[in-house]
Amino acid sequence: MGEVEEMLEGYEVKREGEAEILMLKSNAVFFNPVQVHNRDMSIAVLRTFLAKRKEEHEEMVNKKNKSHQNVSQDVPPKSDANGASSSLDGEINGDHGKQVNQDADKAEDPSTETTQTPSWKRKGELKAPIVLEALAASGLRSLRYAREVDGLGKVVALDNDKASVEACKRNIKFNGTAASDKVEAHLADARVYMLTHPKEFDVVDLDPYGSPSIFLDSAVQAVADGGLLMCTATDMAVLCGNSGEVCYSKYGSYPVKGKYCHEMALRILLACIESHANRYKRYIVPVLSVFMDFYVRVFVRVFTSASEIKNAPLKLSYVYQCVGCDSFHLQCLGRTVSKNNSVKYAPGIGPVVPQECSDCGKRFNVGGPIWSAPIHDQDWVLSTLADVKPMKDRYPAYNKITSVLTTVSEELHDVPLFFSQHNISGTVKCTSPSAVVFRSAVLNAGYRISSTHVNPLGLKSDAPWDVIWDIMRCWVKSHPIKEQPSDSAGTMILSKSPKLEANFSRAIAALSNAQAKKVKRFLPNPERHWGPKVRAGRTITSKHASLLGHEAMNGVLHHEDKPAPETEEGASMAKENEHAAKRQKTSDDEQVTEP
Ligand SMILES: C[S@@+](CC[C@H](N)C(=O)[O-])C[C@H]1O[C@@H](n2cnc3c(N)ncnc32)[C@H](O)[C@@H]1O
Ligand SMILES: [Zn+2]
Repeated sequence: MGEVEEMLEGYEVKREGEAEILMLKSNAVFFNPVQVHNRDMSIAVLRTFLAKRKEEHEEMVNKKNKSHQNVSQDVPPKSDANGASSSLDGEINGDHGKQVNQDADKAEDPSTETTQTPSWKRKGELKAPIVLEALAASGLRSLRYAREVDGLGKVVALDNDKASVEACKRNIKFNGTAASDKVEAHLADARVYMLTHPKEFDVVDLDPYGSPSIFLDSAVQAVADGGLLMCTATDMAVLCGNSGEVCYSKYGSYPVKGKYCHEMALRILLACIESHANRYKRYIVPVLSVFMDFYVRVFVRVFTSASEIKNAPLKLSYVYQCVGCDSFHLQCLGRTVSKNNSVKYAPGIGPVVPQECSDCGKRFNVGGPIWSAPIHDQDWVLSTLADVKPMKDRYPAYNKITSVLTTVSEELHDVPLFFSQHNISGTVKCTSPSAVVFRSAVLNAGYRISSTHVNPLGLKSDAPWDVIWDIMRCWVKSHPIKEQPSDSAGTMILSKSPKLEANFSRAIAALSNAQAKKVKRFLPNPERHWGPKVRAGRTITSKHASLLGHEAMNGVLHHEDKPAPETEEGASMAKENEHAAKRQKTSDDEQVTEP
């Protein structure tokens, strides 16, 4: 038997992108094929990161060269306290450890501005970036990064499970020298490894079972300045408010139940990463944050700056969610006060809402704090989309990632959370205006409105709630409803006369570019029995029915095989989201009962 045949015995070969892995039929090492969306999106963002990093470096070199030319005309080159020249002939990577000590020293002195600048901007030669996949399982993701992303340096794949590391090593070998020259696998607890390698990785990837919360503190320390942290959370039931107290214990934030819960999940995760980063005088800049299939995934850059972290409370808010109607309001944690050219930091002024909802008279639940600054960088989103488009054959999940990036690119980035058009119609118990009619009324009233990638029925708008309800009051005038109980939220809302005369005539911008061009914005589910997978090594029994879904166990999971038409996609996707959240609940229980 040849070496390859020997290697293949007892295994199945799975191919994804340009990587192939050997899978034991016994489910001994974790592998979830529907996570191809997650891996493809990560490859796309990684490519953008490399391009941006190069651009930033070139900009820096040009700037330095110019200032050097100016300086060298009159003054000799300066040396620092250690006698080192401040010229650009330094080196990159490899000394991140030294860098952290310098940063720490500087950071001790509050008067000193630390490194807001990416590590590669501070040195001469641009070295190939180093990636850490902290929770690698079979190594498929690391192998794809190494084989598919041009210009990467080393990829370090970690796992604390012996069988996974053995599988990973086998897979590295199986993928030939293109992989073995770059990827190395280690048996290690990711937390210890990351803590002992501060600022050493240009990219850190966290893709855990369930919650990433226990890895965040060490992960934010392992990323180089200006580097990229990519992080998945699949514990959607927790993040979406099924057990708020568990979410608080894991993420330090209280979720409230609302149609926006999947976006809130993203914002809770971002707030949590920021809070860990702030402990080390670091802060995050989100470049892309997505809810896909059954999980959230965020891509954030990490920088160090003692002065920038003072702005952290300005990027966080509590959420007041009315229990009677759909109204929600954000309360920022902090504010700045400018006086005589100086800026002072102060706590936010609250509450931003009265004791009782001014729309329906009911009380509020308070959630958060959530990240309320933008969750995407539009420039990164558009660059990533533009880069993906000509490479259709290189992304197995091309349709999914382009549809998500398209919807993300059309979101109002400065409007946190959203409401559901069907819900607000449900609250006043009327037939829903069509999306175009409703969007037109908001635009005609002088406000902005957009869709959201997390929910086909979701609408983001900077219109205040009294304007939204006025539009519905006007709509109900021409679309009368049956009498409702006198104490219902809808009755309370409709008992007031509208101050605004809504104009429902079609506004030019009522459809987004993608809608107007009929570009697919939401896709059906990835496969029949999609969703989270049980931990590696477990035999699937009836106990897992609740995790995988009873329908999946019986093989009769109902889902759309064909993409839903634009008008129906909302309803079917919204249902699926709810199913996914329910399935997730047991996924979390599963984590807790792990022996
Ligand atoms: C969901 S799987 C990773 C899947 C992989 N990223 C992919 O794309 O196929 C999570 C992995 O994390 C590993 N893991 C859990 N806790 C860990 C820890 N403290 N340190 C290192 N690995 C850990 C598990 O053994 C498991 O293989
Ligand atoms: Zn209300």
